[in-house]
Amino acid sequence: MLEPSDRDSLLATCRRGLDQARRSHRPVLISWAKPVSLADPVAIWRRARRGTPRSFLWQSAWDRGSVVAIGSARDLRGRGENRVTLVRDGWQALTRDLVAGGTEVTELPVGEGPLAIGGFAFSPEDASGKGRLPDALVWVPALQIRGTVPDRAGGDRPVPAELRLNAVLLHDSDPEQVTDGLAHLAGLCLPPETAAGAPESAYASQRTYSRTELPDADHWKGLVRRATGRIRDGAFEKVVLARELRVTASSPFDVPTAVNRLRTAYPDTTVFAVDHEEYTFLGATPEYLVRVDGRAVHALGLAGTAPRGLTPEQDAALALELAGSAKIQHEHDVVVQMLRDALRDSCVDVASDEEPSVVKLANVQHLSTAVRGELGADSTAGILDFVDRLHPTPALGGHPRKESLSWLSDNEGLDRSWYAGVVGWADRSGQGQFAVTIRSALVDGPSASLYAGCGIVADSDPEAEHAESCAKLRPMMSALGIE
Ligand SMILES: C=C(O[C@@H]1C=C(C(=O)O)C=C[C@H]1O)C(=O)O
Repeated sequence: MLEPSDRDSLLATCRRGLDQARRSHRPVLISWAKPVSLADPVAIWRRARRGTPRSFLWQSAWDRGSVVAIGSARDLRGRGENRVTLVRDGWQALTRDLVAGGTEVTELPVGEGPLAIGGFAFSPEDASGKGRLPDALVWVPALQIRGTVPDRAGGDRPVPAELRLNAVLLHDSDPEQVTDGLAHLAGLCLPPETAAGAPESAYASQRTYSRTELPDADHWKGLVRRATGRIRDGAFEKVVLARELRVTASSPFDVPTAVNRLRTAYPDTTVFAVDHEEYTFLGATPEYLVRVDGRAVHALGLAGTAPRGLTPEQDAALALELAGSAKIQHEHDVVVQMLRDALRDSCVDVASDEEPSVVKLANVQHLSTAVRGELGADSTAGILDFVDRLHPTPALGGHPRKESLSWLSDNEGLDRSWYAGVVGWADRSGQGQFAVTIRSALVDGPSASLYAGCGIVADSDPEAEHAESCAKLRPMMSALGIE
């Protein structure tokens, strides 16, 4: 609940917003902040998401930052090829005359003030008109709570966080009504629950499932063969071929429980969930597309996969093989080179690790190369400009981009929807984080679409690629309780 003095301060901010909207004849974004303590972002999200068709959860592996967002103050629209720049323009226009109130918290990880959160489907054509998630869904949340992810070793001691309430005031808005609506949302979230998560639902063990592979295994392996043939013909160098596992269960999936399982089993990944009407898109990704922190721009080349070994010796041997394979090195280099080139447009001092490192997750290990740059002195590029330029990288699409994507749209036969897209957030100064949405699923009540893809190069082996895709499906399968 908000204290009476908080309510007065919020109301005063709304009134200032109204005055400004009347003077400027434009919608005005108000954003009011208050320090709070945060025990567990997932526990808050689990409770508050029930009251709204739109919510967002983010727990970053990269800086331990968390975001919980409930409701929408305003949607930022974008469709088609220019969806990212349309969203960026809408966001810039909306924040130009921001009216701020309350007390902001300055010691948060990267980012400040109200956020634009959400994501983009893999391709602008993919999701449009198919009745699932739109090709761009980015919004300014009515309520956001940002903090660091509490340290489990510290016994879930609450950490400092910022509660922020956002609204758009029009010339005829009623500030009392806006204040009441926001205070109600704050009541759904405060005081934060201290429990690390509600108990898991008991029905999971009694659930039955039917599964469909899209396409079936033989057909998919045939597609791998077809892709390697085209690559040998010189049509392109690499393509990332994906497949879908569609599962229908006898009862609805428990999404917050899935999120809790993901963050426990995959602690080095960024866990995200987007609720939009009846859909939830969630996942635990090891890959960021881009992060902007002050003037520093970070991108990640993550491509090249090996299984985990059953013993430490076998695991180390597989890692060595991964790092020493010329085929995988090529698959990886294509990604790193593209990232470096794309950053050079607006950054100086673009650099990357000399040698890729091996990143180990519970299910697979990957080759990883971090790429960094510093925004040039006169660059005005922000995170959404980098999203626009970088997505999709050859880690999710292919190389060269045009030829590989065109082959994919003719051959893959999949609605990737938000799989292999991006999810994240931007602040108004252009800082933020966007993750690549792999190891993810789209859930609609008792139905779930799980996705996995593999980078295919000239000498890829269909059997090995299929096995790799199975390993990549595992995190979401166990999180959703599909065994
Ligand atoms: C496409 C996926 O993963 C991508 C493909 C990889 C590969 O081919 O080695 C590795 C990491 C990711 O960039 C996926 O998990 O679905």
